[in-house]
Amino acid sequence: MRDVRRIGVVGAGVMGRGIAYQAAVSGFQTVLYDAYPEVADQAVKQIASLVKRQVEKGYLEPERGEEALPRIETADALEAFGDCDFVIEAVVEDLDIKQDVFRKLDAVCDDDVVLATNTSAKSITEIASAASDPARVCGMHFFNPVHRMKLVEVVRALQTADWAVEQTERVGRLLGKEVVRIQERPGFATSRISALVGNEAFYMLMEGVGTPEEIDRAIKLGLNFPMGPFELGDLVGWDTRLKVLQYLHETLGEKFRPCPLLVQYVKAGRLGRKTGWGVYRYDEQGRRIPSDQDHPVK
Ligand SMILES: NC(=O)c1ccc[n+]([C@@H]2O[C@H](COP(=O)([O-])OP(=O)(O)OC[C@H]3O[C@@H](n4cnc5c(N)ncnc54)[C@H](O)[C@@H]3O)[C@@H](O)[C@H]2O)c1
Repeated sequence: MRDVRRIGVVGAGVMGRGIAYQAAVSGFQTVLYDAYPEVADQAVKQIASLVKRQVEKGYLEPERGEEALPRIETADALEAFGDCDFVIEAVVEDLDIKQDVFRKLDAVCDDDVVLATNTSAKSITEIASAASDPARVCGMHFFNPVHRMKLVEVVRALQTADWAVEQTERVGRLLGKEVVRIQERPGFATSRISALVGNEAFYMLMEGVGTPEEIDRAIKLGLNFPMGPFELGDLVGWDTRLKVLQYLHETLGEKFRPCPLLVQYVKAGRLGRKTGWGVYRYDEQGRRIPSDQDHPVK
């Protein structure tokens, strides 16, 4: 199996920057590419402040933090991924865009390089079909925030070869994560449940069951969830959540029909922490700003 030293990350949004951070602090040379170069530059700055915070809080040894940053570089084209040993795609949840990325990666990367996708719910079989060698494409589903969440869901597509699944699991462990192996079905094991919970919470909000704070508190304290569904959705991004729900609605049926209020929030640009306002409002530092004026239920 190919020795992995250099990891390529495609997409420098919420997840791509988290994965790049994790790769760099785990000792890998890391190359980060985004279709918008300014996004990749901004990602590197955010990774630097995350390293600083993690060191200050004592979660990361100072030497490990210092060594991590120089390991990260940005690329201005996918051609720079030619010397990567393992690639993780984390671009927007859009099949055509993902297929285009895999077509290009397949052309520039060596044959024994796994091309992994961090899709939350799309068909890896369908993403892989864009590559001339689909056997090396595997699902590698990280969770947000990547540096804190322990799991990587390794998802096997119809075409994925055994060696690619094993290499993906190996890299997942080298990144400090626990891995579970899942056979591909829409939404895998995790997104299928979390999309349903987030959607149901929105239906509850629309019906006036309670305020978001009350619903979140009920789910956390009563069901022992670490985060409420609205807190989690604000972190994930409601646009990403909606795309997953639309796909699960298409593939798994009626129970995943996106709640109309959730759709409205996305149309209004209330995407969550990334826009400073989702179900809750946030200041520039990402702290929640109390407001009881924002919801259909007061
Ligand atoms: N947000 C989450 O909590 C979460 C969790 C697990 C998995 N995911 C999955 O990870 C992927 C990324 O999600 P995200 O939340 O980081 O989205 P995001 O919108 O924050 O980031 C996506 C990035 O991809 C870039 N991009 C778009 N087209 C590109 C291309 N052709 N080449 C390179 N970059 C391109 C965009 O500029 C953007 O910066 C999605 O498939 C999503 O379903 C998200």
